[in-house]
Amino acid sequence: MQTQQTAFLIFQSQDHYKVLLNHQELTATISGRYRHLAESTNDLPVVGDQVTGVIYDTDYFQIQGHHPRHTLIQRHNSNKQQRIQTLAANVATIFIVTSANQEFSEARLQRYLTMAWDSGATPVIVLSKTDLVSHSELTTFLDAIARVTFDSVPVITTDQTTSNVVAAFKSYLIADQWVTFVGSSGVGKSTLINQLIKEPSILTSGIRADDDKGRHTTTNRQAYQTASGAFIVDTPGMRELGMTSSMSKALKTVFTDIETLAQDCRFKDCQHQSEPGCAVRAAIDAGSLMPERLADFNKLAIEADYSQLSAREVEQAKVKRLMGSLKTRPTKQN
Ligand SMILES: Nc1nc2c(ncn2[C@@H]2O[C@H](COP(=O)(O)OP(=O)(O)OP(=O)(O)O)[C@@H](O)[C@H]2O)c(=O)[nH]1
Ligand SMILES: [Zn+2]
Repeated sequence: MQTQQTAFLIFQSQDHYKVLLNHQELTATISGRYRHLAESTNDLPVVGDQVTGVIYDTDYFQIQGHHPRHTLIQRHNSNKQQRIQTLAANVATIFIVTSANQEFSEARLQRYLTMAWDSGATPVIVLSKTDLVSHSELTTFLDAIARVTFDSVPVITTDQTTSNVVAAFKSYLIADQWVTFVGSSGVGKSTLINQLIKEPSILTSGIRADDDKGRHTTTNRQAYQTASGAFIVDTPGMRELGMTSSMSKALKTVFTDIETLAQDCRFKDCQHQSEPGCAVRAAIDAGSLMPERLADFNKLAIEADYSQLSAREVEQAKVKRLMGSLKTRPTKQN
């Protein structure tokens, strides 16, 4: 009998898997027994998993299971049968990249923070392209971030001339630990990843002459290793995440001000609309809570709730909301 070994899953695309075992990249397959079990429980291995298995035919790895996961990044998948898609496991740190220009949006930050907390990973905000703004504009952005996060999320600023990006990220890039970058297109994720990985220039193929946008060379890689031995996961779909129905709890971490106030609402399931004894609305009336905070919160809460509905159900829920029969949040229709 062969001894079982533990490897890192570094690539997954449909039935194709690759693992890293003792610094060696091996093509991997899944044992029939494990597949049978995992398929029925939607628990197939994903990038970042520590998989157990055996080597066969000298340089193949047969995956027979995975270790318990510390974190799990999932996203909503509207057009697939499987509405929730698992993207990566065991990511310790999620770098939320937002650029210091028109792209910056508090609402977007709230959304990414919710996703990060929901996954179990720790968020770190990266304010990129700070070379494009003045010192006072930069201060405004940093103030906005501090306000949104209650000063509880670390911020790294980067600009084109940051000579030592590696030093700025060093404390998060720990050997065998996984990190990832999320954020809108063009905020500079690839540029940063390229500076952090051992072999640069794998991701961006430079600037396109016609539209001035960074373009990617087609690549099959999904995990990159830094010189310090950390893994950066960059799987398709990771860069643009969507709210899922499970995120309501994480939403309360992002909106702790509303959550704290809501504890004093008369009704436990208060939607902070027109219910009597609503402490959240009282705070707005008293001027101690900005109405935008509640609006932002409601927007994401509704998005999370809608995510579990089919396209038809979403339309029905919207009509109902308009008719006022469902004042705030949709409910699942079976
Ligand atoms: N001025 C300035 N430009 C930058 C900086 N970082 C990246 N850029 C430029 O911004 C453009 C987009 O950068 P990318 O790294 O490709 O952005 P991305 O987030 O990976 O975008 P997607 O791959 O579409 O998700 C490129 O033209 C970069 O050269 C920066 O710090 N300052
Ligand atoms: Zn209330």
